[in-house]
Amino acid sequence: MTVNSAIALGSNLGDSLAILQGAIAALDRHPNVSVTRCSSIYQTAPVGPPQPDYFNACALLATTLPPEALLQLLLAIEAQFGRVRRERWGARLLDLDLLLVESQQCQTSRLELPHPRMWERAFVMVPLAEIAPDWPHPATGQTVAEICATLSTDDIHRLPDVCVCVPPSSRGL
Ligand SMILES: Nc1ncnc2c1ncn2[C@@H]1O[C@H](COP(=O)(O)OP(=O)(O)OP(=O)(O)O)[C@@H](O)[C@H]1O
Ligand SMILES: Nc1nc2c(c(=O)[nH]1)N=C(CO)CN2
Repeated sequence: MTVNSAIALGSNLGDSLAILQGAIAALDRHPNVSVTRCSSIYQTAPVGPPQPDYFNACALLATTLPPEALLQLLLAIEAQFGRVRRERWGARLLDLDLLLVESQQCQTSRLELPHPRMWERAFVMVPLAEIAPDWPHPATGQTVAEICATLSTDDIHRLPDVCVCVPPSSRGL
């Protein structure tokens, strides 16, 4: 069965734009994953310890993978791009978070859905509202756009001329 999921991407070390684009291309190459929509890329002030600005984006996926397998794929792609886990919320080459899988809710030691901190993070909600404004919060029914409108977006700047999308030519279209 194919399900729709939303993911967040972030990078604040290395060639961040190339890393975000490479991560989306790697996901789209997986035989059980299709990238259906990508947001713009945003330059965002860091939340957490002092560190460089981030580049953030969100994408929608259609996949036949169960959520745990999709999370493992995201962690494998992070590792492929050289991510080393150091301090919590510290600088990183690539961070991939699984935000939403349809309206599923789960809380295990390995996976929480929806992602528990997504709703208060403008660096997640602004790109997500661009591509999935009507997606309802699985518990409250409030939409992504409604929740996003309650957040301060002062430190979130859309980059006008770049995106993370997989070019149609690389999909054989
Ligand atoms: N929805 C989820 N998406 C991504 N990771 C999750 C999720 N739920 C639980 N995890 C677990 O969280 C672990 C730590 O994730 P990570 O190191 O990316 O945290 P972080 O990015 O520093 O902080 P945050 O979780 O606040 O974004 C992962 O190994 C994963 O098992
Ligand atoms: N602006 C911004 N700040 C962050 C980010 C991020 O992606 N963007 N990720 C973090 C770790 O999850 C910690 N802080």
